[in-house]
Amino acid sequence: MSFFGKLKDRLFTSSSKLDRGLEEIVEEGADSAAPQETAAPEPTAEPIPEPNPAPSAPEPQPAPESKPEPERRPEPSAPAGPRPATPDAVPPVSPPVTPGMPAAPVTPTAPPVREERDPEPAPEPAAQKPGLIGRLFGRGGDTAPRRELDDAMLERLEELLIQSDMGVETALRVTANIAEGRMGRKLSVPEIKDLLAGEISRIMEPVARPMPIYAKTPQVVLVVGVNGSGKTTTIGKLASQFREAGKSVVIAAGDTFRAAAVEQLQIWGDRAGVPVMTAPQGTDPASLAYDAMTKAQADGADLLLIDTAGRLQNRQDLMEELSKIVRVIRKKDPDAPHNTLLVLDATTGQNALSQVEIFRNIADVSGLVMTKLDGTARGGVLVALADRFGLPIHAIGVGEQIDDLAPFDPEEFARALTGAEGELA
Ligand SMILES: Nc1nc2c(ncn2[C@@H]2O[C@H](COP(=O)(O)OP(=O)(O)OP(=O)(O)O)[C@@H](O)[C@H]2O)c(=O)[nH]1
Repeated sequence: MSFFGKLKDRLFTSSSKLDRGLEEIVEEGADSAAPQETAAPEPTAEPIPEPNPAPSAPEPQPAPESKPEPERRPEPSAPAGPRPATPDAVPPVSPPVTPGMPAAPVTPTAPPVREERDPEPAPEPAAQKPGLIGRLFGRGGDTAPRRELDDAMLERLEELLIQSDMGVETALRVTANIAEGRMGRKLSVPEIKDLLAGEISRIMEPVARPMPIYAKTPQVVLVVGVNGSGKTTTIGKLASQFREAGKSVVIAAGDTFRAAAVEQLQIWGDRAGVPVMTAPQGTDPASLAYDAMTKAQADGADLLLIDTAGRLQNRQDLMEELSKIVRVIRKKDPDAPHNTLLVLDATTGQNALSQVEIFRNIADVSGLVMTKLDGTARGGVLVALADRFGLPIHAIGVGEQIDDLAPFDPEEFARALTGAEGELA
């Protein structure tokens, strides 16, 4: 299945929640099944309410210490050889850029995730398929129930978006934009989905940036995040994708306090065919990071991925641990780390927002990876994150397998989240 198909399939929990909510909203106020024939009235001059501040998010909860071992995948038959560039094989990275330069923008060519879309269904006969304008303004001739967009409906939409973890401010902004110029118009569920997806895609567009790859090597990528957010899994997936893209990679198992975390990383390293530097339990993570940096330089590695502990229970200790790692690797390369990736677990919903606040204070976060978007109804939190922080979103995880990590594509995400199928407004 193409990644887009997979994403759509796996974000079903989020989109079906929105779907049900939208059906309810439209049905409760639907006046008739007939399409709107008359021209829409002028938009009301009512001011759009100022967004209220978002409620403060609860403290992040540490994940349980135990974690199930990810399913083993068969080893690829020719791990070192070049393999055709399938969408799943393309790492969420951008081409080399000079250190210190801003991250390269998303490549202008359509990302491969789009190229492998499931075949489009045969086009409907013209008479049944209204144009975009027709669908948006209710003159399409279809018989879907419609509801006139008024303040009550907007309020219901806001509630629905807030329930989808989009956050209060973002939900208000999205609905205000949808309302602009459309008050009094009769909208059907598919039309609202297209409008929502358009707004979400617009919010996400500026943050959809692959992780930049620098010409100078080894490029040091520090991976931070609370325990259980998916750091180990993400490092394994990234290592595998970088390797398949022809890069040599070294992993440092920097959470030296938990033997299980080191073991897990070794399993992922084996799977990806990448060496994992470990140290006896209780070793200073900074010392391991230094040794790993030495090895990466000696081996001429392209990338060094450093796992870190995620114990937020003692924030001060964690902050000191992370800054010591940074201090030590800077003795080897003053520009390191070149990227600090914060891994966030989508199932924590609004909690992800407070994790960004915390980690931005204790580490110089340069980009985000959102994991576990599969099977959660809380995918909307990614929209809130983009809207609030504007940090680049490099990749998303939608499963536990090695290839379940993809570059972040705003339009595909918006469609998958809302279940929109038409053209985005
Ligand atoms: N469904 C799903 N599960 C994921 C995803 N990413 C990670 N996981 C699972 O989440 C659990 C925790 O992932 P880890 O990678 O071990 O998390 P961690 O942040 O390294 O955790 P610690 O080692 O405790 O610090 C594991 O069971 C993973 O298989 C994802 O995208 N989707």
